[in-house]
This record gives sequence, structure tokens and C-alpha cells, in this order.
Amino acid sequence: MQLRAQNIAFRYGKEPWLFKHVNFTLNSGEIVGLVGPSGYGKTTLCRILAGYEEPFEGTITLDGYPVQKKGYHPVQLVFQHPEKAINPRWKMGKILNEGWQPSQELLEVLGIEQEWLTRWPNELSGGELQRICVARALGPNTRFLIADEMTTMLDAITQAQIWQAVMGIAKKREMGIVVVSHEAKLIERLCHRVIELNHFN
Ligand SMILES: Nc1ncnc2c1ncn2[C@@H]1O[C@H](COP(=O)(O)OP(=O)(O)OP(=O)(O)O)[C@@H](O)[C@H]1O
Repeated sequence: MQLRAQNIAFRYGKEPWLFKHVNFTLNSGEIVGLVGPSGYGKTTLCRILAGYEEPFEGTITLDGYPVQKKGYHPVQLVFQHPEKAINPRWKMGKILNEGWQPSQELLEVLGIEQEWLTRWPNELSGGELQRICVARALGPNTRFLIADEMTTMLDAITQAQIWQAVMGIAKKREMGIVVVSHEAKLIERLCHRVIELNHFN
């Protein structure tokens, strides 16, 4: 499967263009870094890829077709702040099973403990919450994962555990991943190649 961004341009309201002419292709199984200075629009581009935002120009396609607006989105986004990605009034079990029901095996690979699922979000650490958000994003129909500073807030051990789990799953399922990070070493270690987001590319 191929995820393709063609001639993408975006700006917020009447603000100047954030980026224009963004073009890239991501194949199943590929791990690609997305880098660029702060404020150049990496998060915005991630949101466009995952269908949360419409580009002003250009198209996002999967195997040549626009992504269906209804149903489970095959491009899933996990971003830096798990506490902003969840409903604080839902218990963790409901949050985890929002889009699909992760297997016990997946929970174990991601180090998710059963006991967490009966708690409220504010009763979990950032790392524990992020593990749940990652599991939630890894439904069987996820073809591409967009990891926008996914482990930036976490300690080195938690970061390594989450990435090891995600990379193992990606390999097994031939999932493509976009890794957004300011950590050059992480990008170097994980990615097959790197896309640089420049103004107007
Ligand atoms: N909802 C919004 N409305 C208006 N401007 C926004 C909005 N969201 C982001 N911006 C602006 O758009 C620009 C790009 O933001 P974005 O978060 O996409 O950049 P980024 O490259 O991911 O930055 P960082 O590396 O710091 O996370 C910034 O100048 C930001 O202030």
C-alpha cells in the first residue's frame, strides 16, 4: 500500500502559507523521518495525513484513492501529549477500546497492565497513558502510523520500550511509519530515510 501526499499546501485562516508543494510517498513497511525547524508545520502536516485537517491544495491518497471520511481511518496519529488525546471523563478501559479491542498479546508487548484499565486518566503517568494511546492507534486496519513526537516527553527506558514494541508490530504487519522528532539520534536509529519540511519546500 502507498500513502501519497501530492502538492500539499496549507495555511491557518488568512495567515501566510505554512507550506506549499509538499510531495512525498510512503510505502508499506517503510519507516520515514519527518524533520524541520520548530513551527514549520510538521504537526499540521501530520494532522492532514491522518485526516484531521483538510489541505488547501493538493491531495492525500492511499493507493491512488482519497481516504474515506467514514469509518476507521487507516492512517492513525499518535502525538506528544496523550492527556490531550483522550476523554478525561472516560475510564482507561473505555478509552483503550474506543476504536477496536486490542488483544492481550498487544497489551503485553506494550507493557500495559490490566489494573490501569479500571482507572481514570489522571491516575496514570504520562508514559502509561501514551502506551494506551499507542495501543488504541494500532487497530488491525491501521496501515500507516504517524508518530508526532510520540515519545518526546518520556524517559529513555519508556521511550525505548514503546519504540521496540511499535517497530516489532510494524514489521510484522508491514505498516508504514512517519516519525516526527527533534532527536536526530532517534531518527537515525529508526528511519530508512528522512523527509525535510522546508518553507515552500
Ligand atoms: N490552530 C491553529 N491556528 C493558527 N495557527 C496555528 C494553529 N496550529 C498551529 N498554528 C501555527 O502554525 C505553525 C506550525 O505549527 P506546527 O505545530 O504544525 O509546527 P511544528 O513544525 O510541528 O512545530 P514544533 O516542532 O515546535 O512542534 C506555528 O507557527 C503555529 O503557531
